[in-house]
Amino acid sequence: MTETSMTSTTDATRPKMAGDTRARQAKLGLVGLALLLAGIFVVPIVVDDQFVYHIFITICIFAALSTAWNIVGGYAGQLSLGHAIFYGIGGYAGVILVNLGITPWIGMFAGAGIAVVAAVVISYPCFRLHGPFFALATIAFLEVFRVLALHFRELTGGATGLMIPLQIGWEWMVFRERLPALIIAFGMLLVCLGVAWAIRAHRLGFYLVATRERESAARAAGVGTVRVRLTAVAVSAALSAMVGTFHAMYLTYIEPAAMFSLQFSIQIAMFALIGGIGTVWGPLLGAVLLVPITEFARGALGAEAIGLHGFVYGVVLMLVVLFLPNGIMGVVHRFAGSRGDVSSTDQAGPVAATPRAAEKRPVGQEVMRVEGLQKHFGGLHVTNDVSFNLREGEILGLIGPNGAGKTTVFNMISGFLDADEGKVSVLSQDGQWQQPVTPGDFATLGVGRTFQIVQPFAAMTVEENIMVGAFHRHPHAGDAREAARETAHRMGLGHYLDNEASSLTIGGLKRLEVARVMAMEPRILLLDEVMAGINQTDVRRAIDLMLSIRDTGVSIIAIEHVMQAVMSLSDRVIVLNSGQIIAEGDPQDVVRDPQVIEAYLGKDFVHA
Ligand SMILES: Nc1ncnc2c1ncn2[C@@H]1O[C@H](COP(=O)(O)OP(=O)(O)OP(=O)(O)O)[C@@H](O)[C@H]1O
Repeated sequence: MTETSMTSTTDATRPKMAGDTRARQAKLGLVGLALLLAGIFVVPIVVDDQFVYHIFITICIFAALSTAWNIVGGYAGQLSLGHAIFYGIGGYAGVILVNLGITPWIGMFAGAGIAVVAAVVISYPCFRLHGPFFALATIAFLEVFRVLALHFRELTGGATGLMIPLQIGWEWMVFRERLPALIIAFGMLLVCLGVAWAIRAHRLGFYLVATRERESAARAAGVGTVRVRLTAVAVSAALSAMVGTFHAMYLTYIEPAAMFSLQFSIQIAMFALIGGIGTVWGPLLGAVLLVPITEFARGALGAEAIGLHGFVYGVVLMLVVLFLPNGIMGVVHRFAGSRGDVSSTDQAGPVAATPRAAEKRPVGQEVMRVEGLQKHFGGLHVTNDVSFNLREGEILGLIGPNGAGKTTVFNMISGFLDADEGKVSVLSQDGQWQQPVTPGDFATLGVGRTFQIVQPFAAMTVEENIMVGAFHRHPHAGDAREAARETAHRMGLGHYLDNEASSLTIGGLKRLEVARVMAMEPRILLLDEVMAGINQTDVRRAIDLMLSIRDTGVSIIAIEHVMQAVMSLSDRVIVLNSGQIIAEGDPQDVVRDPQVIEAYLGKDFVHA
C-alpha cells in the first residue's frame, strides 16, 4: 500500500471511529442519567421514611430550579442572582389564587405568565450590563420585589406572610402522604430537564452559547442576541415560577423574606456552578450532591445548625473552584474523553476540495455599493468619503498601512458601526437594492464577515462552531449539522469536528472563522486579515480556499497585509491611507503607484 493510500484510509476511518465512540459515550451517559433519575424517584419509596422523602422532594425542587436558572446563567452566561423573583412570583400567585378558591394547577400558569412579563421587563435593560454589574442589577430588582411584597399587605399578607387553606387532594397540591408530592416534584424536574435539554440541542441553545462566548461573532452570524437572551430568560422565569407555586403549596406557608431571598437565589446558582454551569445535567448533579449533605446536617444538628448549609456550600464551592473548575460535569467529560485536543501538526487537513473551474468566470453585476462613508472617533477623522463598489464573483483587496481605517470600513459595511455620513447598499437576492443597518440585516442579505482577531466559540466543538453559521440557512439542528460537516470538509477541518475550537492552532482558527461564515452560505464575504500570523503552507491553502469560494460566485472583500496573497488573489485593489482611498485598480498597477509606495514605505522609496 502506498503512503498516500494509507493516509487516506486512516483519514477516512478516523471520523467514523470518533463518531462511534461518541455514540457509545452518549449512550453510557444516558444510561447513567436514567439510573440517577430512577434512584431519585425509587429510593424514598423503598426507604419509606418521611425525612428521606423530604430530602428527595427538596432535591427535585432545587434541581428543577437550578436547571431553569442554568438556561440564563449557564447557557446565556448572564449571572442572575435575582432568580428568586420568579420563584416568589410563582409562589405568591399560586397561594393568592388558592385563597380565592382557584386550584394551584391554574395558579401555576398564571404565575408563569406574570413571571415571564416581569422577566422581560427587568432583563431588557439589564442585558446591557455584563458580569458583576448584571448580577448586582438582578439583586437590586430582587430587593424591590421583596419590598413590594411587604408593602402590598392586602394582597400578600405583608411580613406576616400567607398560609394556604387546609384543602387536601391532588386538586390543591396538598397531601397527607409524601408520595404524591414526590411525584409532582419529580415530574417538574423532568419537565425542567427536558426543556433545558431541548434548548441546548436546538438552534436556541447554540445561539445562546455563541452569544455568551463571543457576542460580535454571534451577531455576525445573524444571531439576534437580545432576542435569544430574552427568550431564554422568559422560559427560565416561567419554569422557576411553576416550581415556586408547587414549593409554596408544599411548604403551606410563604413570606417575603423566604420567597424573595438573595440567599435562596445564590443557592440555586451554586448547584449549577458546582455541578457544571452551562451543561444540561450539571445542576441536577450539584443538587444531588449538596442537598442531602446539608439536609442531613440540619436534621442531625437541629437548631444549632442554622446557617450551616451556607457554610457547607461555601466549602464545597471552594473545593470545586480549586480542583474542578468545570464542576462535576467537567470530571464526567474528562473521563468520557468526549472532546479531544489535537496537535498542531494534525491540523494540516486538505483544503478546497471543491474543484477549481478551468477558467475564471467573468465578474458579474454590482452587488454592493458603498457611497461617501465618513467616520470620526472624537477628533480623529478615521474614514473620509470612502466610496467603492463590489461585483458578483469579484475579489476586491482592501489594503493600506496600519491604522488606515480598513477595519472601520468593514465595521460600517457589516452593520457593526454606524457611519456619520454615507450609505451602504446591498443587492438582495430578488434584485432590490436595500440599505441594511444591523449585523442581522446584513446577514439576512447574505453578507458574512470574519474578524481580525479570531472569535471562536471556545466552549463549542469545531462542528458546533460551524453549526452556528449553518443555522442561518438551516433552522433544524440535523440539517445544520449536515451543512456544517460539509463545510468543514471543504475547509480542511473535517477531521477535527469533535475537537474543542480552543485546541486549534492559529491557522486552524482562521480556517474555522471562514468556515463559520461560509456555512451561512453568504453572497458577499468580508475577510479581515485571515492570513495574518499563519505559516506559508497555510497561506497557500488559504489562497486556494478563497479562489475556490470565489469560483462559486461569492464576492469577496479581503483586508490583507500579506502581499503575496493580495497580488495573486485580487481582481481589483483599493488602497486606503489615513481614511482616504488613494489608489484603486489592477493589483499590478496599484503596487507601482508612487502614492501607494509613499504611504507604505515613505517618500525616499518612491524615488528608489
Ligand atoms: N472604537 C474606536 N475608538 C477610537 N478610535 C478607534 C476606534 N476604532 C479604531 N480607532 C482608530 O481608528 C483608526 C483606524 O483604525 P482601523 O482599525 O480601522 O485601522 P486598520 O486600517 O484596520 O488598521 P490595522 O491594519 O492595524 O488593523 C486607528 O487610529 C484606530 O486607533
